[in-house]
Amino acid sequence: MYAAFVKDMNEIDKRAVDEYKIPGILLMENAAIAIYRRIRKHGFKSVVIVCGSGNNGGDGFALARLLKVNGYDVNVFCFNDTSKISGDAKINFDIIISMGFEIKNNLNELEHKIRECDVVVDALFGTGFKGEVKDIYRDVIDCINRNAKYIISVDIPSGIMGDSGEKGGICIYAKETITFGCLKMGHILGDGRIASGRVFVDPISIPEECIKKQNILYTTNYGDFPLSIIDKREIDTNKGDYGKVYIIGGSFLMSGAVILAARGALHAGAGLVTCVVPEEILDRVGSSVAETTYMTFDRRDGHSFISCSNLDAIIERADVIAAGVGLGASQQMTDCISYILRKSEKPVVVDADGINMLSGIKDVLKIKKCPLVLTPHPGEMSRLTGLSIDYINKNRVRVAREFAKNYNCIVLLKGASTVVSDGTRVYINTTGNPGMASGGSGDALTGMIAALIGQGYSSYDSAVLGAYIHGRAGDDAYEQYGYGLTASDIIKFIGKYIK
Ligand SMILES: NC(=O)C1=CN([C@@H]2O[C@H](COP(=O)(O)OP(=O)(O)OC[C@H]3O[C@@H](n4cnc5c(N)ncnc54)[C@H](O)[C@@H]3O)[C@@H](O)[C@H]2O)[C@H](O)CC1
Ligand SMILES: [K+]
Repeated sequence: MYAAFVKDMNEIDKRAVDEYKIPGILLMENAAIAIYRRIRKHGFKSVVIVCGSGNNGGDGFALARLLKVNGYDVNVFCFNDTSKISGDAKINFDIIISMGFEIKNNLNELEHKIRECDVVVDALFGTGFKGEVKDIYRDVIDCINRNAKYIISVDIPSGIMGDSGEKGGICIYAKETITFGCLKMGHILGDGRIASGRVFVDPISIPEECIKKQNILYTTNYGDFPLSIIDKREIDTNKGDYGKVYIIGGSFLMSGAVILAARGALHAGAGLVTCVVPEEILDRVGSSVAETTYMTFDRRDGHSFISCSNLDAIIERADVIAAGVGLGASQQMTDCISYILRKSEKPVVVDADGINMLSGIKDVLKIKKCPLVLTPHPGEMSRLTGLSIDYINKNRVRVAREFAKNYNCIVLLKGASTVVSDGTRVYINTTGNPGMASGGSGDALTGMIAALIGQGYSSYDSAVLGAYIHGRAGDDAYEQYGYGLTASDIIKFIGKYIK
């Protein structure tokens, strides 16, 4: 499913009117009908509509008319200067005035009516909202959130920024949102992901072709589309057909990471997994994962490293190399990662300390020969880019896409809505839950992505599929273990999606 920036949606809107000759007032009418249908489906009888002065408010005015003529109890509130209402919104505003509607604007009365009604329709701010919610609007949103039994937001919860999902100080927390044309980024990023509740997309008679012409490259997982990427397995196959994954990782104090990555790879369908680890943890790792084979680091003057001959052997044998999980940062390991990126033409996945070490040798990214997936969390992305974590979290799509484009790699930027980009396309994943924010979860994901690449999926598809299945498995683990779920619990549920 597409996810659009506000600019895209406005251009689609304009194309619908200019090229497809669909009058804006008809789009507004269809928007109102879409909300009306949801109210009717719920069996609500009394409705309070809170309208703003833009077209979001216009949708609300049109809805008031539809409800009134169909016998619903409707109260309309507008706290703006109604003389400022214009365009299609004004047409619908004038109609309901002529129908005898009293447009209310008293906060105490709003609280009273909300407490009495079945549902509040939030038509205050739509995609035109910017900045902070101020003055009376703060009180209005707070009043709705505190008193409403059920809230339906028109297009986007008021107070949520359409492009980032960030709230402007305060926002409506809706049970459901009916949006028009296609999902907006604000529905699946930041606060907007929670504030939107269940999101319904209504075409409001905008033709699919009109949307496709926008060439929106941002997709999300509404529905199960990523699973459609998975190929069915042939009967007459063997482990060699499902990829040789080499995982370079682990250190004396962080041996679990490479164990979890190996298990993540195996449960994601890898044919063969080899862990390349420091000798001092070989017993620990070896006794934890029976299905893998091992190579050990070289050691000189008390330092672990991997000799060029061993690195050449790994590059020769592997179908895909994952590096960095639990590795610890050192000059020796930085040299190893640099060597692999300069020499390997096989796909590589770099995570954790591997990313931190890359931050000091970014030039190698410009001369690398291999397809590369980076899986940073915002802290690692900050070290890689020099941008602040706050800026990264507010510009997740832009930061991931620009870095991927500048360094010709795939970036999987972890977080509540993981963003995957190859510099052009963007996928935003909304599976998963806060229980997954625990040690080892990312290590398992690294192993999964490497395993999928090893099975022949492109690096981009493997990152998308890995993020999606990792989140679904995390949601399954939550159902069984609550927020006490661990990375090992997530791993238990991966395999059922690989079929
Ligand atoms: N195809 C479609 O997507 C359709 C969308 N429709 C609806 O139109 C709105 C977008 O309308 P627009 O007038 O551009 O924006 P708003 O209604 O959100 O107007 C906002 C309103 O509020 C003012 N404002 C903005 N920020 C603030 C702030 N921080 N504090 C106070 N006031 C603010 C701004 O000046 C505007 O006046 C879309 O969401 C849909 O609901 C069409 O109706 C159908 C087709
Ligand atoms: K709204």
